[in-house]
Amino acid sequence: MEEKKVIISTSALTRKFPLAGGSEITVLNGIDVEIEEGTLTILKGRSGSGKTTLVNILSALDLPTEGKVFFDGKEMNAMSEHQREELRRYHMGYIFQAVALVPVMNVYENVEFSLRLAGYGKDRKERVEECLKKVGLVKRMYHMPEELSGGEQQRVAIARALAHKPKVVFADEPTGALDTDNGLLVVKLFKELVEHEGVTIVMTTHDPSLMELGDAVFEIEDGVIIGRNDDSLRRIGKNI
Ligand SMILES: Nc1ncnc2c1ncn2[C@@H]1O[C@H](COP(=O)(O)OP(=O)(O)OP(=O)(O)O)[C@@H](O)[C@H]1O
Repeated sequence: MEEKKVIISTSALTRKFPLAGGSEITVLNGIDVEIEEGTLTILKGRSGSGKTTLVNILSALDLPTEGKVFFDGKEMNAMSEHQREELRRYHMGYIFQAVALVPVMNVYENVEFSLRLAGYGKDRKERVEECLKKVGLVKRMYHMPEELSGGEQQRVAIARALAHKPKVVFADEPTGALDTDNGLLVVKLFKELVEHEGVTIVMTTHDPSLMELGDAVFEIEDGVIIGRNDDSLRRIGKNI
């Protein structure tokens, strides 16, 4: 199997938060992960294990207290706030558990709006249509979000996160508000997007039934990586 490029990595990453009374809580403790380009990478763990905290750091929304996080070989701590903002705006896409579509905009406008924010100048209409096609919602283009099911709304959010051609899309519990079938559809869609669009997707979940779809799975417990299941296991999986 060809070697893939590492797009994001961490080294002995620790995140502590101050607590009232002067003490602190260590939420992530010595995390080393590598995220390869063109993969669906799953961070799995129970509620409170530290998944969101880790995704926030990988996606340049937060910084580690100790240790390092690299995007494309550049250390995020060494970047200015402006550089991190550019990274978020142009190279990253975000999908959250609670779908946050703009309620007064139709499906088309929701996706187009995000392209504008990313400074995507020309051919916006074509790109919006292309992305809605990828998620199977071209026919619902002029519908309002409230007219769509939860699963459909999440698919619009996926189109929106992809539209500006980010290098990495982060999805924090994207299936959390969906039933099992819709949850599975979303993860299968991620898989297709990774295979056909070459995008990298990092998602968190506590649902064990979704694990096998990941190219790489990191299991986190109490802020520590306790298991990983990447290339070597993927090869075995494919041969069965
Ligand atoms: N700003 C903060 N201040 C103090 N503690 C925090 C802060 N952010 C997170 N924590 C604590 O860190 C732990 C991990 O939280 P995190 O949200 O990363 O977990 P999670 O695995 O994403 O959980 P869930 O699946 O429930 O979303 C929790 O115990 C949480 O209370």
